[in-house]
Formats: sequence, C-alpha cells, structure tokens
Amino acid sequence: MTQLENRLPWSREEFTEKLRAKGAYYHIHHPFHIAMNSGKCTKEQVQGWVANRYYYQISIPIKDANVMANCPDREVRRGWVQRILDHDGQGDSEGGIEAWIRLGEACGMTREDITSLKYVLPGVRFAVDAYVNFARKAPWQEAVCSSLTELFAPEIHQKRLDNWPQYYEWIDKEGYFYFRKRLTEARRDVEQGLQVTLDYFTTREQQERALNILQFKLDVLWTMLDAMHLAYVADMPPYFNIPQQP
Ligand SMILES: O=C(O)c1cc(C(=O)O)c2c(n1)C(=O)C(=O)c1cc(C(=O)O)[nH]c1-2
Repeated sequence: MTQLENRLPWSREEFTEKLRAKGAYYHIHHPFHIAMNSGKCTKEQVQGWVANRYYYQISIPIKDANVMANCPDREVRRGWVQRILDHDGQGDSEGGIEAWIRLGEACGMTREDITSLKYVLPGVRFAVDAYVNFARKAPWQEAVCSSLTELFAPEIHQKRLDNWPQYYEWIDKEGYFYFRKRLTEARRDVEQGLQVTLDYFTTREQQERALNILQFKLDVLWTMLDAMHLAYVADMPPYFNIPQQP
C-alpha cells in the first residue's frame, strides 16, 4: 500500500468496524467484572461496585448537559435531551438514577449509603470527573463520540440480567429494573451517537482521533474498576497501610 492510500479515510462501514473493534477493551473484560458476572464476588464487593457506580450514574446527565451546552444544532439537542430525562426522570417516570438507588437497596444498602457518596473511592471519582470535564471542554461532537462505549453496553446489561439472579439470590429481583431499562435506551443512544460520529470525523486523521477518544472513555471505565479491585479484592483501599489514622 502506498503512503497516500494509507491515509485515505475509511468508509463509513470500515470506520464503524474500527470503532466496534474497540470493544476488545471494554470493562466487561476487567477481572473485577468477570468475577462479578460469574458469581465470584462477595456481597460486600457487589455492594461496593453499586455504591461506586452511583457516582457514574449521577454524573452522566451532567455530562450530557455539557454536550448540549456546547451544541448549537437544535436537531441534535432535541434528541440528546432524552438522555438527561432517562436518568433524571420526568413526570411519573422516575428515571435511571432512582432505579440505580433501587438496585442499591435491592443489594441490602440504604438509600443514604448510596446517595451520601461515602463509599465512592477517589480513583472512581477522578475517572468519572475526567469524563465530565472532557465533555465540558471538547467540541460537542468529540463528547458525543466518547459516549460510544454504549455500543458495547447492551451486552453487559443482558449478561447481568442472565447471570446475577442465579448467582446472587440475596439480591431482590426488583433491583434489576435499571439493567432492563438500559437495553433499549443504550441501543437508541448509540444510533444517534454513531450518526454524529460518522458524519463529523471524516478524514483519516479525524477518524483516528475518534478511536483515541473512544479509547479514553474505555480507560475511564477500566480505571474505575481498577480502583474497586484494589479496594475490594486486594483489600488495599486508599491509606490502608497508614497505622494510626487521625
Ligand atoms: O453498566 C455499564 O457497564 C454501563 C456502561 C456504560 C458505558 O459504556 O459508558 C454506560 C452505562 N452502563 C449506563 O448505564 C449509561 O446510562 C451510560 C451512559 C453512557 C454515556 O457515556 O453517555 N454510558 C453508559
């Protein structure tokens, strides 16, 4: 292949394939997630995951509000606003954040345990904040692109629905509503996100940038689980070795 051919943009199909191939790095493959999905986590580990992931849940609509704040395209905003309503709720529909609190309660925690954020690890907070800050500062199309880990989310939610009830009988089945709800929402989100990404990143250089943005988001998700693994599996939460903590 000549150097010029090498730099030609990928077709929409090829570009989509490259984005999908990033699924190899999805947090579904993280050891913590593998353990959780094969019934090997303790109650405390599952609770720790739910409590920490709550910080991601409450940050998503803030991230999406930032995407909208930077987006002058009314058509895109008309679609994008649905994401905020999905999480915050609207009218009689309670929304995803409330559903996540229900998941926490189904796992034996109190509402206060979850909403106080007292179990959120610094590493999780930093990773999630990096995502929100990216959406705040980047061109809105780049922020849209960073949401494309959702390409891989329906599978992860479906696996939890398939596996958790048999492995974790102590979880109240009512708690699974969040995962079910996301199956359709994530598919719809991805359609919109992919459309914007394929339309905006058109040169080979831009397409490669899109892949790096998606990798950044994969790093966010993976790093969250690294922090949880260290705290709840390796038993090394921050400052664990400081003998006399004031
Ligand atoms: O449970 C998961 O593994 C998982 C992953 C992701 C993701 O891939 O970013 C999201 C969600 N869940 C999710 O529930 C959700 O609402 C969501 C929104 C977004 C986003 O980037 O805008 N990702 C995700």
